Amino acid sequence: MNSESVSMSHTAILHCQQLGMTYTEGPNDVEVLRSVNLHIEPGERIAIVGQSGSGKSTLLHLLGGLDLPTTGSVWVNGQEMSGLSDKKRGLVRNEFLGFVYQFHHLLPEFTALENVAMPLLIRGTDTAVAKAKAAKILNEIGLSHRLEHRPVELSGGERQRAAIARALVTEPAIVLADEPTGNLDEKTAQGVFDMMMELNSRIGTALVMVTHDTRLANKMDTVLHLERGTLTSA
Ligand SMILES: Nc1ncnc2c1ncn2[C@@H]1O[C@H](COP(=O)(O)OP(=O)(O)OP(=O)(O)O)[C@@H](O)[C@H]1O
Repeated sequence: MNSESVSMSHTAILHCQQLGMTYTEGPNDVEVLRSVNLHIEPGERIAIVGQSGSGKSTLLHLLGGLDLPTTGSVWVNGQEMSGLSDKKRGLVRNEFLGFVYQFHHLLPEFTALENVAMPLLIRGTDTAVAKAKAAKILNEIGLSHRLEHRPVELSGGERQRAAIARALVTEPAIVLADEPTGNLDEKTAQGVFDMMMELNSRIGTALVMVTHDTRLANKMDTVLHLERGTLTSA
């Protein structure tokens, strides 16, 4: 870790130090990440690029507190994620993070509207307000005609858009997005990207986006390359 990230860490909305991840399932240990240091300021826009299998999804999961690292620490708004109970970690995620996964993770028994309203309901938002906000963002993302559909009744791209709406509906401090536009046609992908950028410029949401799309990556402030378990400036 460099001294700069130590001295600046008090302003970070999210930062990690000496992050390492080794998978121990199967016959061989697989060291995917070692000594990753990252420091994300409010409103900062970062793209993470790297070859398939280089550990980008693993890193995003660790940054979002969805998995815990083998070594090192992640802080979200000053709270060290490994030190929290599962429940408290879930609350920190709900309060500060929006997560767009490669797989949509929508709840199958709920409609698109209910899925998108869910993070607001977990925060204690009034049901009518939550549903109105969910309907508004689903409308913006081109799904006004699919509010009452369950995930199984949506196309792959529609499911992905509903999942993106769910990540953005709380207007989080940070969006962690794993190939958010990967399954979408060019026009829809641009619309989704524009929505993330709009949140960034309107309320200062920090964006951390894993992408293979160099055109989108180059629109971020910083492009970082994940290679041999560490991040370097691309
Ligand atoms: N749960 C797990 N158990 C064991 N190994 C894993 C697990 N999850 C990921 N890996 C391994 O970790 C490495 C990095 O995987 P990861 O999904 O983070 O890469 P990625 O850069 O996101 O790849 P892609 O661009 O193809 O999505 C891979 O070699 C993968 O096989």
